[in-house]
Amino acid sequence: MRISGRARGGTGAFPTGGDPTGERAGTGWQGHRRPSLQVMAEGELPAVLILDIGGTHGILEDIAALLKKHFHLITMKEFLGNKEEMRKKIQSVYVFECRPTIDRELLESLPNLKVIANSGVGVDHLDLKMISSFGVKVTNTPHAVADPTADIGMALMLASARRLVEGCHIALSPGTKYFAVDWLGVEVTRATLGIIGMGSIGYKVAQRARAFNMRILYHNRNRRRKEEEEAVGAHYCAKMEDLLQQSDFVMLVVNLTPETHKLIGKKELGLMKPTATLINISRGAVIDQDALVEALQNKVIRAAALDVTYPEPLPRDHPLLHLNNIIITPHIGTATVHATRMMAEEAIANMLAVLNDQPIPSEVFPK
Ligand SMILES: O=C(O)C(=O)CO
Repeated sequence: MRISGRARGGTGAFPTGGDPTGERAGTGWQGHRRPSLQVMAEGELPAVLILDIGGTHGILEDIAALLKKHFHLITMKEFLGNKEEMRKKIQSVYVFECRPTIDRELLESLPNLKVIANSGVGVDHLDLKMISSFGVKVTNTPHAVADPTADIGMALMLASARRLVEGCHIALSPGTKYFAVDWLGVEVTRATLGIIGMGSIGYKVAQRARAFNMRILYHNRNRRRKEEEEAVGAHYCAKMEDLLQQSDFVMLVVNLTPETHKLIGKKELGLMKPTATLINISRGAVIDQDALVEALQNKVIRAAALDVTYPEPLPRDHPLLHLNNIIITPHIGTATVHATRMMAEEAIANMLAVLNDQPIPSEVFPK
């Protein structure tokens, strides 16, 4: 199994910048640029179509203000209400949250589209080959996401280890009878953390884990440079199995690809210690959820802490929602004011670079 860490593009963790996983591939639009059609009056800002999954968000005003400095914003509602007039103007699509997808029909209706700027690093919701066949580029925001997503990984690990959610319920319900001995947690300090996927986010997790004196193991398609390993005290496991067997906490930080789909199933869960905790900050489909339900029910592993599931959100009757050894958060890896703004800034830089025929800071290529 070949594994690579999430988040392409450089971060402060890797001095060379560029692609820290060294795995960019493909050539995208093969050099055949769409012709730059002059559909705008002089002085008019280029139009960007905003795609988000939930309508108006509190933060959107702030992001809209940033975008408006460079673009004429068109919401999906405006677009659908006046398609004929709008469609030729639109040169960029800004995918506000990293989940709405783009279908062939939308691409066919936007003849002058040049770039789809995803806010977020994961682009598994986009059909890159299909988009590329329209001569449209895709970009992402690897820099903005690395710190907050690593923070969520640590938060989930600590919360699960120390049973924070149960503790919170008890404290919020005065009078609840409880016996501390029934809900003792486990310690993170000096425990062994296995990071699967050592891209920029995985590396940021390792930097944080070092401050907890954790023993750090990692598994990744490409071994990190010696200096990078030494800087965080991480030990490479060429075989994922070795990492699974030794770790007290296993954190998944891989991109979702056909190779990582259901990477963790019954066999892998069976290799983990019965006292171990599985943390997922990558994509839900990296875990075989049926196998996870079984493993949690039968105490094959101690607990799981997930920021991502499949689907999102889980349906009310999903068995994962009815276990007491699990924590689930609603995909909030980048849900901070700062990260949302940074993602917008990164996306704007990407869109402007494409529209101005300049080097693109973070382009994603189809494999
Ligand atoms: O950046 C992404 O792709 C995320 O999912 C953040 O959690």
